[in-house]
Amino acid sequence: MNGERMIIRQVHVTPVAFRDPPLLNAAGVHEPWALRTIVEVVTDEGLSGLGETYGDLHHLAKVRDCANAVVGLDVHALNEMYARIAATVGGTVTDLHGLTGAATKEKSIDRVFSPFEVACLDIRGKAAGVPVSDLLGGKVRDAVPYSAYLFYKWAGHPGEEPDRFGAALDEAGIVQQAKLLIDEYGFASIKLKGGVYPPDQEISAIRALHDAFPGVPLRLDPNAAWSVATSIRVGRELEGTLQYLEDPTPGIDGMGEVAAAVPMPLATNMCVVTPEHFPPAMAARSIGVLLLDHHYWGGLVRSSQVAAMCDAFGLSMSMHSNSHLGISLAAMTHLAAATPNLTFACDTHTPWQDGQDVVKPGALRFENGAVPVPTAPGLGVELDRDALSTMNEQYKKCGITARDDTSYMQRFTPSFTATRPRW
Ligand SMILES: O=C([O-])C(=O)C[C@H](O)[C@@H](O)C(=O)[O-]
Ligand SMILES: [Mg+2]
Repeated sequence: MNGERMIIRQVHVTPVAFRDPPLLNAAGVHEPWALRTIVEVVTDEGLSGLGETYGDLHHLAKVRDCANAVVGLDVHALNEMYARIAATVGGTVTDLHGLTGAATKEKSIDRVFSPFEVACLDIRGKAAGVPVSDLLGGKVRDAVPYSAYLFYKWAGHPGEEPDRFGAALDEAGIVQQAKLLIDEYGFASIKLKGGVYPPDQEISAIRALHDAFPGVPLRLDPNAAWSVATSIRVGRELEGTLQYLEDPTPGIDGMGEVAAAVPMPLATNMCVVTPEHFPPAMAARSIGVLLLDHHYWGGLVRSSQVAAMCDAFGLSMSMHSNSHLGISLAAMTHLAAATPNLTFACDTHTPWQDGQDVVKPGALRFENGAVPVPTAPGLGVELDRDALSTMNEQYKKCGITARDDTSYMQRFTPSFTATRPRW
């Protein structure tokens, strides 16, 4: 195949749904089904590559439009692909849950481009006989550490049997959940999703985790549920317990005020989510840690460029996650492995998917809280077509077309509002 073009002949776009537990956050609560879109790019040589992205209907429609726009391109022509996708995407798409920051036109393009780019890198890795991490500069670590991602949660979805994780509605429940995830996965860092209960309850939960897991790095992420004053108070009270505090308050300026007054670095996946946010955030000294996410930073190569920007500005790095499947986990692992300055354990929702996947088992596993970087060519994962078709049927039947944690919460607590800041 050396020197030959690899022309995209077909793109298959398949929305899928999988069971998701009732995880609580500042926006509300996760619905019983999480949505994703699986993108499979097929070349004239018969090679195929995989990408995974959000499943919300507005986004899915744009991905479908762009699938037609990329047919005929060479899998190396990513600049041309980006231009075609930019021309096709049209208006901005906003997340209903608002947990990944402001939507901009550029971010919408990056979000749509990402699964196509990942699929092309998968193909290029397969054609060259090398893993995707080699295409990103080569791995600097053999396994990528992830953190135990704790959520306050109900025992089960209303009207259903409790799930195997059980309830976590107070600090004892949170510590028990941490033990379960650490026993099963071996995680060596812990993140608590906050913004659910009044801040003093979440301070108590962090202190309980600190006592139960001495020396284990902890993070708290209330998704901008607190005012500047509350964030400063909480940050000061948690001195000595947190590795970083993630998105305590909305906006670049608010984060800058908090950052100047608390002892720990602030991290974000909300106030710096597209390149145009970098200059004002650096001027306001809003953050010390950027959570990379190739799903909205425009794929793996553009994410590497963001990492270089973080290096230049002296920012540390971690990685953000939404509910996802194995194609995303593989892509995240290759990217993190090939990003030298991504030194904090990454977020993943994998435990909450509890074995459901569209990729065949075996290629991805957790060892001591870390995923060994796949060494097979490309992403190193193989599509399970039966699972894909089952999950596509689930998508058609589940009745959900866009993630909306707030409306789901309001079914059970009509007075709930997702106002940020709330406290
Ligand atoms: O770090 C974050 O902000 C997230 O992971 C956002 C997610 O949407 C998370 O809050 C969730 O799944 O509820
Ligand atoms: Mg966050």
